[in-house]
This record gives sequence, C-alpha cells and structure tokens, in this order.
Amino acid sequence: MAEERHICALLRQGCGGCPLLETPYPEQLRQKQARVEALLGEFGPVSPILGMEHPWHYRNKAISTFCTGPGRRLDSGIYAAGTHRVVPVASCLLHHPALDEAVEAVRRAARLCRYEPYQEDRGTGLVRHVLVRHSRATGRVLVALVTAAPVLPGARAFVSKVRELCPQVETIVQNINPRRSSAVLGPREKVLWGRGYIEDTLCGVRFRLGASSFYQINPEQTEVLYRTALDGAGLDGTQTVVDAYCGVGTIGLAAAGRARRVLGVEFNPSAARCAAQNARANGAGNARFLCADATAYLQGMAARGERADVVFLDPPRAGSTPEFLGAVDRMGPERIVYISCNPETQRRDLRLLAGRGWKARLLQPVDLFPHTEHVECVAVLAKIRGGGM
Ligand SMILES: C[S@@+](CC[C@H](N)C(=O)[O-])C[C@H]1O[C@@H](n2cnc3c(N)ncnc32)[C@H](O)[C@@H]1O
Repeated sequence: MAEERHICALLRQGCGGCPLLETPYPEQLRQKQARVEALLGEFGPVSPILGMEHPWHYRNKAISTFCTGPGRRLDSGIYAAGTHRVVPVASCLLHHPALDEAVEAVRRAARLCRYEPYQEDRGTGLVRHVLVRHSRATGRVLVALVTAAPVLPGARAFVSKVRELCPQVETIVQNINPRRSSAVLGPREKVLWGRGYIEDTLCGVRFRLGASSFYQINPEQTEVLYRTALDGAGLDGTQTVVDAYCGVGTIGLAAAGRARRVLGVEFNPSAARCAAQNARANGAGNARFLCADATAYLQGMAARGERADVVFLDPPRAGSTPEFLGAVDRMGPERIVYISCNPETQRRDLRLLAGRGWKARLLQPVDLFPHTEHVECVAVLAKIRGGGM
C-alpha cells in the first residue's frame, strides 16, 4: 500500500470532512481492522481489510454551501465540524478534481449573476448549496444549484457561464429548497440545461444519476465491495435473489447476469423508480423492483411460503429489524449476504441470526471512506444443516 502524506490547510480551519487525515493510511486500516475484529470477531475470523492503493480524490459527489466570504464576495465551502460556520473550500483531497472545477465554475457564474448567498439565521438570500456529481465512466458532471426560491434570475446567463468555464458539465438542474432545515435538497427540481441526469457504470451495469439519487460515493471501492458480495453469494445463474434495501438497484442489477431472477425492495419511491428504470435500460428482464418496506415485504413473502436462494441486505446505519431477519430465516435461503456501513448494528443483527443457526463463512471489511472513521463490512452467512456446511 503506497504511503503518501498530504497536508490540508482546511483541517486547521475546522473542516471536519477527514478526521483521520493526520493518521497515516496504513495505520487507519489497522485501526479499522481492529475495530471490526473487536465487534465481529465472535462470529469467525475477519479477513484483512481491503483498502485503496491511492486513497485520494475518490469521491464522486460533493456539496458546497454558499456563504459570504472576504470582501463580502460570494464564496462556498463546507460546514466546520459541529457548527454552521462555512469554511471556504477551493479544492479537497477527497473530491475527484472535476468536482472542484465544477464548483469553482458555479461560484464564478453565481458572482457574475449577483446571486446572494442564503442566510440560514435570517432566511434571506437565494443560493443555498451546489451539489455536483461526477461519472467515472464518462468523465461528465451533473450540477444542481439549490435555491431558496423558485425564480432564478438570469438562469440562461448562469448556465452559459458554467458551461463555458467547465466543459465537463453535462447537465444543470435547479433544486428548490424553501425549508428552514439542514436538509440540502428540497422536493422540487427544474432542469435548466441537458437531460437532468448523468450516467455511470458500476460492475458493468449502467446507472442513471440525478441530483437526489442515492449512489455510493467511492466507485472504485464500491466495485470491490459488490464483487466481494457477489462472489460470496456463489451465484451460478440458477438462483432466485432478493436485494433488500436496494437503493437504485446497484447490487441486484450487478447480480442479475448471474441469477435466474432478482427481486429488489426499496422504500424510497424515487430510488425504487430509478431501480426499475435502470433494469429496463440494462435489458435486465429478470429483475423486478418494488417500492415497499423491506420488513413488511419479506414478512409477506415468508407468510406466502415464497423462497429465495440468496438474500442480499444492505440496510442503513440503523441496521435491519428482528422481524426482517426472522422472515429471511423462515424463507430458508442458502446464503445471506449482509453488507453494512455500521459494524455495531451489524453485530446486533448477526447475533440474532447466529441464534438461529447462521454461521459466517466470510467477514470482509472494505474501506470505502479513507480518512474518515467509517468502514463497510460484508458478512456471508450460511446455515449449518444436519451438522455440515
Ligand atoms: C445503505 S443504502 C443501500 C443502497 C444500495 N444497496 C446501494 O449500495 O447503493 C440503504 C437503502 O435502504 C433504503 N431503506 C431504508 N429503510 C428501508 C426500509 N425499511 N425498507 C426498504 N428500504 C429501506 C434507503 O432508502 C437506502 O436506499
């Protein structure tokens, strides 16, 4: 693993984006490995964490919050840790460079159009944040300008300046967020230019990404994570697969080429719609995506006596529910593949499954978020039936 040290001036200004930046990367990996072993070691040996060769500029998404900078000039950056004070950011060691270039183009275009930064405490001003996404497959960028009000004066001039300054930009949307809350995106969106989305490819599958789509932010390591999960599932084209908590269908669609049938369950309606669209766009006729609560849906499947050979679950940080895990157990799959971004809730859930006879065949941590405290872990489980595996 290459040991490179980077100095970041933003750390001294209170930026909380990379709390481990001053810890050498090999040491970060040792700490994450030790943490996963302490939490999950009771279920079996934990494989060595899969880290990045070059753990820099891996992020494919950035959010920059507008503020008033020196000389009362519009600027933008990131909130200082634990505050609502914005630290101006021109470039970040974690962002793909195209993201910083796009944000700089937006800042310059916004100054030219004389947009006023939104003031949270007073509720005045227009522009709140800019969200940018980069496609590793195409190199193109989506820009979403988040405004407090629906009218964007000089929208055409804004669009043409951003395009002139940053030719990688492929589409520009305006997201309208009038709410006085810390949520970045609001409920309404207008396409100012282009298609309103970009496309990226993950594990050979094409995905459509809008401003609000949930999509893993480290594409290189996401492929490592999904490959680990798919290989662990032992798919050979004959299995019925459930992809629970499926987001825009990334795991299910990556599995579809190696499965007989895939059923994805996701409770966010826009993500579930995207998953269905992604299935059509990739010609995955064997994949179906439903908008439902994963617990309620799996309980229904178990009650109807429906079976699955492999169940993938990738729940949010809070983990799954005892009812979901009980239903999966009753459905009698050959494997459960549990992907988690929180080993603490994963331990709670694995204990419940261990109590029903499920054993870990693989516990594989993957570093999706270098320089932060987060760690993902794939647990592949099989049930001991009649004393053997
Ligand atoms: C960690 S993300 C995983 C998404 C996807 N597997 C991926 O890798 O991109 C968790 C997903 O679970 C969804 N979710 C949260 N609670 C849910 C529930 N009770 N039922 C179904 N989906 C849920 C969220 O909307 C989110 O898309």
